[in-house]
Amino acid sequence: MLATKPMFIALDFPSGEEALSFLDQLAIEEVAVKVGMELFYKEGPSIIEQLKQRNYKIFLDLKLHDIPNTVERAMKNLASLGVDVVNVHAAGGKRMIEAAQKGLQEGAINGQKPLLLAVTQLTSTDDEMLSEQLLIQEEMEQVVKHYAYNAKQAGADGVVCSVWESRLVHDICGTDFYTVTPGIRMENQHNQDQVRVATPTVANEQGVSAIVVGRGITKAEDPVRAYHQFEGAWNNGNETTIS
Ligand SMILES: O=C(O)c1cc(=O)[nH]c(=O)n1[C@@H]1O[C@H](COP(=O)(O)O)[C@@H](O)[C@H]1O
Repeated sequence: MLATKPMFIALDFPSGEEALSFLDQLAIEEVAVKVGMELFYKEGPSIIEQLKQRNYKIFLDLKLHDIPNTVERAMKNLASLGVDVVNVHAAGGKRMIEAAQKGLQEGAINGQKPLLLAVTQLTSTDDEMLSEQLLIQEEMEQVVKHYAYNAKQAGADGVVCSVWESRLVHDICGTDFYTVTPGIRMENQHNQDQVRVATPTVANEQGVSAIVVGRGITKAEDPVRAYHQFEGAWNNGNETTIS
C-alpha cells in the first residue's frame, strides 16, 4: 500500500553520486523517490540497495513494454530488489499486465510485492500526437479511461496518468485504484517536454493518489526551498510561486 499522498521525487540524475548528494542536500528523512531509466541504467541494482539503506520508499520506473513472458521474468527480478512500486506501459495489453503481476508475485520478498502501475498515456503526449502519430482517434480522456479500465481488469494496482484524467480513472476504477501523476509544475515554471501539466494544488483538488516531481525540484536554484513549496502545495493546497 502507498503511504497517504506521497510525493515521489524523480531522481533523474546521470549518476548515483549525484543523486545521493542531492538527497544529502535535501536532508529529509522520509522521502519517496523515483528511480528512472537514466539512473538505473547507469548504476543498476546497487543504487536501489543504497536508497533502501536510507529507508526511502522507492518507485522503480522502467516502464516495461514487451511480450508477456519477457515482462513476467523481468518483473520477477525487479520484485526481488525490494522496491515499493514498478510500472509497465498499459499499451502492452492485458495479458502483459497480468504477466507482470505474476512475475512480481514470484519475486516478492517475504510476500511483499511491489505495487504495479500501468502508464496510460505519457504526460508528454498531446491530442495531436495521439491522433497523428499514434493513430488513436478517441479523445485523450477516453483513451486514458479505457487503458485504466483494462489495467484494473488485468490486476494492476493503479495507473500513471495526468492530473486531468485522475477523476475519470477514479470514477471508473474506484478511489483505491492509484492515480500517480507526473507533469507537475508550479504556476510560473516551464513545462519543458511535458504537455498535460498541473500544479500540486490542482493535483490535490483533483484527488490524485500521488504526484511525481522531478526538475521542478532537482533543477531549482534552491532545491530545498522548492521541495517545501511543492510539498506544501500538495498537502495543504497552499501554493506559493517559485521565483
Ligand atoms: O512513469 C513515469 O514516471 C512518467 C510517466 C509519464 O507519463 N510522464 C512522466 O513524466 N513520467 C516520469 O516522471 C518524471 C517527470 O519529471 P519532471 O518533468 O522533471 O517533473 C520523469 O522521471 C518521467 O520519466
